[in-house]
Amino acid sequence: MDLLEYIEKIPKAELHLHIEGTLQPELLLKLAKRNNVSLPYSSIQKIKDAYQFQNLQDFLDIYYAGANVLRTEQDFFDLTWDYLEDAHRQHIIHVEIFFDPQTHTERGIPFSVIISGIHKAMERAKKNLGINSQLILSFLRHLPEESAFKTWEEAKQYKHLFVGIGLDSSELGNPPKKFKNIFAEAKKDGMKLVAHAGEEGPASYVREAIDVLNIDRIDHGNKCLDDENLVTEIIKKGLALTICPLSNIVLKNTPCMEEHPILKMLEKGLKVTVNSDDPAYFGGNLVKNFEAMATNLPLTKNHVYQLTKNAFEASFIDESLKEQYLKQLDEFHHQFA
Ligand code: HPA
Ligand SMILES: [Zn+2]
Repeated sequence: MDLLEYIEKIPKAELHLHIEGTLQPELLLKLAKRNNVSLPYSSIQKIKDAYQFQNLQDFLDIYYAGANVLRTEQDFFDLTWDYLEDAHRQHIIHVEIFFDPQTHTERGIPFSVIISGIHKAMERAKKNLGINSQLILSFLRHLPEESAFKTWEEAKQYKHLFVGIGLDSSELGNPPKKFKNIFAEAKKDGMKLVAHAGEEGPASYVREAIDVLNIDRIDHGNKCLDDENLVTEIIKKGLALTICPLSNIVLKNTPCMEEHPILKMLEKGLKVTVNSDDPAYFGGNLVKNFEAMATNLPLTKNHVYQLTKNAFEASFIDESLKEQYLKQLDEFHHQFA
């Protein structure tokens, strides 16, 4: 089995995936029509042409505009189901999905509509495709902490449907400490904690997410490399990082894939994983991320195995299921390495 086939077929976990970022241009147009929402684009090509970003904010502006076509439970179901079908084609067997409720509740969409549509698709994927999935409720960091508290008050009645909370959106100027109280509150409510940190923001934001928010896993975290002591601490604590290679290139946080530090991070002993972030906007799904690494970096099957193993180990799955998945992964590797 060659490297590309190994990449495609290895049983995978994805830990950093925004469901709103899986909205493919085809579904965007379909939902705009279905809900009578006018779009500034008349064709799939025009949409794709608009996906040129200089930084995170450029992307976020288009991502929130796209999310405006999501109105009904069926829309959220279709969005999630589309992703889960693609995940199945990629041999993803476990995924932890971010959703941004404030992006929708701020437009008047009830929380119940969002969560029901997404959850029904996840249930169907479990039954029909054998995909295990969990939800992480992500707060928008450009909004005040009070808005996160208001959202949490409403979300709590559904807390059996998610495993943790996260923090995303515009990083610069919105440091982790802004959300200290809501993270402490969610922890008391039994949530796992993750936060985007060190994507565009400095290494000090990564440190703050660890020390002030007490996160269980770091989303992105690339900028930790600017602080050797921080790298040592992250390794010592065994905190995993969800790295998103294509996202880093498209948002210009890394100049090109040949210069992506992911393998260097792995060699240093950081527990790094590979993820697609917003696959509809950043040029491809999880398999495409691995393929881009295979084309531009000295990637081996052993690297792919280690990165995948890290993802299962860093996942929030129950220990017994985790062991089962790790065994499945080991069997695959021993057979096809
Ligand atoms: O990559 C991201 N970074 C920050 N916020 C986001 N919201 C969706 N994707 C992202
Ligand atoms: Zn992200």
